[in-house]
Amino acid sequence: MKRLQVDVAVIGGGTAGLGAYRAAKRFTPSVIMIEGGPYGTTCARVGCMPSKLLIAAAEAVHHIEVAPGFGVHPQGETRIDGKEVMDRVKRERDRFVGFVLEGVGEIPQQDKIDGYAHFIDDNTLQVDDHTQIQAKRIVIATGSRPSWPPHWNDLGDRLIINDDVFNWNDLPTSVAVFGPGVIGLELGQALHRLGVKVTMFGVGGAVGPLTDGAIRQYAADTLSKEFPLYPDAKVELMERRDNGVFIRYQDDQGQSQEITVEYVLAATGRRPNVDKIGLENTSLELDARGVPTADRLTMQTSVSHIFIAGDASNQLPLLHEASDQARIAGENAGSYPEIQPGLRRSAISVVFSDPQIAMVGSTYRELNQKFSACGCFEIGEISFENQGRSRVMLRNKGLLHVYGEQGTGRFLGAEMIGPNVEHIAHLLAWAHQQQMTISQMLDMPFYHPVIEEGLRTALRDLNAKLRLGDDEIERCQRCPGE
Ligand SMILES: Cc1cc2nc3c(=O)[nH]c(=O)nc-3n(C[C@H](O)[C@H](O)[C@H](O)COP(=O)(O)OP(=O)(O)OC[C@H]3O[C@@H](n4cnc5c(N)ncnc54)[C@H](O)[C@@H]3O)c2cc1C
Ligand SMILES: NC(=O)c1ccc[n+]([C@@H]2O[C@H](COP(=O)([O-])OP(=O)(O)OC[C@H]3O[C@@H](n4cnc5c(N)ncnc54)[C@H](O)[C@@H]3O)[C@@H](O)[C@H]2O)c1
Repeated sequence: MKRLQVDVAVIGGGTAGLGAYRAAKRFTPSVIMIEGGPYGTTCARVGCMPSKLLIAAAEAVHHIEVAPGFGVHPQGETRIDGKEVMDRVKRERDRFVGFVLEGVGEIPQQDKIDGYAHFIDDNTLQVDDHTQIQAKRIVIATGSRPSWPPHWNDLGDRLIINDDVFNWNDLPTSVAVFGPGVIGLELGQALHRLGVKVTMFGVGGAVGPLTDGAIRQYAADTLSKEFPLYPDAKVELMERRDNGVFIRYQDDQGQSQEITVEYVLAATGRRPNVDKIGLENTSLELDARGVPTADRLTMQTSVSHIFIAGDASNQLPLLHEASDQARIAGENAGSYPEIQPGLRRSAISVVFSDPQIAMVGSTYRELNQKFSACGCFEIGEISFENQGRSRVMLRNKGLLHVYGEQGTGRFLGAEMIGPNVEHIAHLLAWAHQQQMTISQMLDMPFYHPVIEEGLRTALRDLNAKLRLGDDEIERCQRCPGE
């Protein structure tokens, strides 16, 4: 057994682990990073990047399909070569992974330990059966993994997760996607557009991360026009057969339907990788899901020298959040016992479906819980169906809600589905972080004709409801973009 003594040990070599390692190194040379799986990060290998590559291929098909709406008629049948599609996805994915591996290669060999770490006590980590590490400070950055109901394991190799999709050499003929959350919507719609027969099943009516009923309903209606989507499915039977997976379910009309699919994609959520790292041997305080509680500004847990970052913290499982949390956790582990609160930005999340779905700041659910008794918040709305630039581009589908506080007139948050709303979400997130009022946002420049003019309409609507602006919103005469 090799024995090491270090100032800082970082468990996990993904986005958060690498970030925490680099941040801690600025304070002490005695930092090691322990990685049990392959380097390359979840984001680059099986997450953000390959999913966007698959979506990009799907968009190429979609552009051809909508071209006749402009009077442009591509000749002949569109042929989708699944092998070429997957080849490009994997080639480009490998390029992104390559950049990460280059960075990992620059880390001194003695700072990297291969193997899975678990706690022996608050200061001791055991890596597989080969190394024991005494660490003055520890950062947990172990990421997350997909989770699904255990009985689905009976489906054997017909049950797949996102990692499997990005290893395909060709596209399958049919997939049942369980979970119309972020991963399910992104992968399911992309596969559908690439010619795979997709049927999507959810529970309880959830669609993406949306909590605003009107936006969620709009999303469900719009997406279910494109492919069979049952947000509140009643699946009666799912079993493995010789030729795939047989599923019997009730459709929206309560009629029994039967399908046989090649694969079942489990996109039913992810769980933090904190259940197999010996937390029971520590004095860490855990929340109801077994995740160490941590201060969101310092990423410090209840044990003052242990920090947590990235998906493992279960705070907001997104890439930019993992980087921010890593910097904070790494710096504080490096400088301990000096602890500084770090910058946590306004919440922003984007689902790369089409139309895109995005959320900014406080969610409708959070605001409703906080303000429902006093009715102190208002909703401004715009439908993108008649919005000028969106119609020009034949992308006029969507609904945006912006939330503002009565009295202060402050912008609180937004939920939306609409054309390229990733950009509107960024504008709104910047405004949210600057704690702007709706009036201040309306003082900002808006070009013409752009989709953001729709946002201006929603902000005016909100300002009027907050009794801070004109009741009547002047539309078409002044600016046809709205
Ligand atoms: C399909 C998909 C698409 C996504 N798309 C987006 C997107 O578009 N935008 C966005 O912001 N986010 C996206 N995400 C989320 C984003 O990928 C994650 O939030 C981010 O990768 C989390 O980084 P992390 O460092 O916490 O975890 P990881 O990168 O998973 O790193 C954790 C590392 O810890 C290692 N490890 C685990 N346990 C141990 C142990 N006991 N000992 C040693 N090592 C261990 C693992 O092997 C792993 O390498 C997506 C995720 C998925 C799955
Ligand atoms: N664009 C992005 O930023 C992006 C993309 C992909 C993933 N991610 C991150 O990864 C995380 C995990 O994504 P995810 O899609 O796995 O989780 P999710 O929580 O977003 O969605 C899971 C969905 O599965 C449903 N579900 C649960 N059990 C089910 C069952 N038995 N049958 C049918 N449906 C069921 C849930 O109701 C929910 O709608 C996200 O929260 C997000 O933070 C981000």
